[in-house]
Amino acid sequence: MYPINVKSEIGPLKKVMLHRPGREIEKLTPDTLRHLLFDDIPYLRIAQEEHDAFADLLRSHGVGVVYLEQLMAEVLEQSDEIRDQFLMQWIHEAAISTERWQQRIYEHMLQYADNPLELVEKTMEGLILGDVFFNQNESLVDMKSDSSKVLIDPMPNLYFTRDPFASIGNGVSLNRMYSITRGRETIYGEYIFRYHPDFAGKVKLYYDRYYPFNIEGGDILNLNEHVIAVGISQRTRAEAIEQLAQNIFAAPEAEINTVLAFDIPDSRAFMHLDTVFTQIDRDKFSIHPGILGPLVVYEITPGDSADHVKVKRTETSLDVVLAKHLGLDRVTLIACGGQDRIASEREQWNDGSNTLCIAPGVVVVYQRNEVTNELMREQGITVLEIPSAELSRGRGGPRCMSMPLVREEL
Ligand SMILES: NC(=[NH2+])NCCC[C@H](N)C(=O)O
Repeated sequence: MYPINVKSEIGPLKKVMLHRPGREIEKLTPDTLRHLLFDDIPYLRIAQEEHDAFADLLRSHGVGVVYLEQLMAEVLEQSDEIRDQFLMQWIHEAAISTERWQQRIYEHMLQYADNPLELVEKTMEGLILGDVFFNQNESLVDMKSDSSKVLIDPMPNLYFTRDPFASIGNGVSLNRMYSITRGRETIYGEYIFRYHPDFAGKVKLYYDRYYPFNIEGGDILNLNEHVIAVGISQRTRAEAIEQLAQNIFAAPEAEINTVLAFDIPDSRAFMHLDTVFTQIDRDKFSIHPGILGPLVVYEITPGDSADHVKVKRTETSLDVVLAKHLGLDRVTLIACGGQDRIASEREQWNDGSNTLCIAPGVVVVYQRNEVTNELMREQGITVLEIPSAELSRGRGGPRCMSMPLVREEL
């Protein structure tokens, strides 16, 4: 049994990784929102209640839920060397460059060493100067400094576990993120895949966070065991897709022989492919009507040698491409917000088409997108709603908030 097995977007979900939003959310301030990729400050207590409702709903449908923070705590329990290596990497990647401050922060963090879960949560939450300011008279710089100054940024986007890495078949794409603020989230993935006893040595990396070009999990969709779709978007560059395709085609175990690159407009509302389009049944997709019309799709297939791929540009409509690659006569696209342009823009902004499919025709969605949810029900979809007043402020829905690790094969 592989620890990762994801060969579709719709196969019954058996195991998923989440992150329960924590104190990192309370580090958001009006001045840092834009830089940290939020549009507003969620009320943490309610966000946690909503998130717990999400996890409970998944468990009650037979899905095993594991938490990123828990897996990472288990990694740190492996040895003091791993813990120290992780802490130093976390400090370096936060651009703490002087040795004196590296040492101070390291020593500060060691006080949580007996409780690895708390230590992990502290790394997610970040640090302000006052946290580590143990000798106020050490230097003029210390005495002049404002104790609320941020030393290490929080990682408030961690509850969107879909993005820092993406399951593909029995492997993962460990992503190079588009923004500096999300770049450090992938450290957790690196350590979990390298050192966690459930994963170490059992997961092939199809992309690595040290590659130069950005790609994020919200852009990667597993259409079936042979085909994946990847968005060329604000977050994902064409170069990264080509590299990912080469690595997958070169891997003897990978069954994938086609990577479809979908060119979607570069905008915040459409930041990832999964904000405009997700699969909800064998032949049904929820979609933001804003991307309908001719769509440029590049079909990437293996080339003559390992470092070469073939690329074919097609200009067609989305339903035709999907039907062709899924081997169906036709597919149904359900428009987010229906024919009402205002409803569709409003509900897309609140992730109405960002559904998490947990079995063919069964989806988890945000309750607030009433128009879209009703349209899906009319098409025979089982729609399971979760409360979403606070979680939605981070601009991600149930698909973004979950990373499937195991789906039953269809
Ligand atoms: N897969 C997704 N659609 N993720 C949404 C991520 C939202 C997050 N605030 C960001 O800007 O990165």
